[in-house]
Amino acid sequence: MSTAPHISAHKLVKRYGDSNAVDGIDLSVAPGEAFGFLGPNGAGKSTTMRMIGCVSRPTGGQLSVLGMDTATQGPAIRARLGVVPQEDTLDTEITLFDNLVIYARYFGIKYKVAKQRATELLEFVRLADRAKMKVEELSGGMKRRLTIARALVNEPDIIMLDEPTTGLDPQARHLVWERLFRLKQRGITIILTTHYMDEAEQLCDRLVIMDGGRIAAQGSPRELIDTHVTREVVELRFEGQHTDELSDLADKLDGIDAQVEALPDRILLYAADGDAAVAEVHGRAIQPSSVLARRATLEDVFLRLTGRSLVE
Ligand SMILES: Nc1ncnc2c1ncn2[C@@H]1O[C@H](COP(=O)(O)OP(=O)(O)OP(=O)(O)O)[C@@H](O)[C@H]1O
Repeated sequence: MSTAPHISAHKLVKRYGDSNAVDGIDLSVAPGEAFGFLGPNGAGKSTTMRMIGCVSRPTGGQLSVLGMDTATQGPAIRARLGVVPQEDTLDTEITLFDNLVIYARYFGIKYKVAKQRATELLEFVRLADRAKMKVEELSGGMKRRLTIARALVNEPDIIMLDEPTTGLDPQARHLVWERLFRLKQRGITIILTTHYMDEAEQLCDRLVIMDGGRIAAQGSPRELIDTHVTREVVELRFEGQHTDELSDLADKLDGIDAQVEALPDRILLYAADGDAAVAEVHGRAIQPSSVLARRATLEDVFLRLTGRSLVE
């Protein structure tokens, strides 16, 4: 397999009116990689995806997909992409099977081949037993899986998913993740946007954290955590304390051997040695009502980088 990047962006910009939705980003996605865009609403994730999908033209910079320039080779690129949009765009009044066959026909795939692929793909997304049902009878999770099947009808080199599990219940999310793991094993390049840090941690080999159109950090989930926070985080809660009292308390912890972050409902300590940090807290005559040590997540990375929570 070629090692040339499947996606390469250099100083990529998308401007709307007076502001840059995407503000000069650089990134590179290798073949077979699962690559994520993590960030809060309005960070520029979907805008970046639309440019990669050749449905929105960059205002500035370079963007190549599968070695082709998105500015001049959009149709050839789109033929080799599978797209799972944020909103389901399935035809709800026809069967699951017909949805796939009709979509395959848009790509000029012969009817016989289209039917065979539809059968295989319904099997792959675990919907074979519902092939003859109308889409309107499906749950949200099943529709998502069908949309993933639809994105695969043209046997794409890259599958792009915009918030693949937003709005799904935990069980439905796990079923989607499990199918995406299987795709990953098959070697397809996956790019996805999400504002769920657990989704990014589960699925992505590498990711960028976006904020305000820029890349705040990039790396594997583990690298991001190791670089920007400590592996362990201690959460201190104080019953009955208000936000401003918590920030006063956080000020009193100045100088302890930990990075201290005051949130509206708790104080976080990022420390190499959590127990020692808690001892220092007690040493300053501060008594939290609860102390919880937990593993650091990408949410913590985002918080450290931006001072804000991913989920507003
Ligand atoms: N067609 C458009 N016209 C004008 N502004 C736009 C357009 N599309 C996006 N924007 C703006 O660009 C910024 C980035 O939006 P984008 O949808 O890329 O963010 P996102 O990270 O995908 O967020 P979300 O999680 O809400 O999808 C936002 O401020 C948004 O309002």
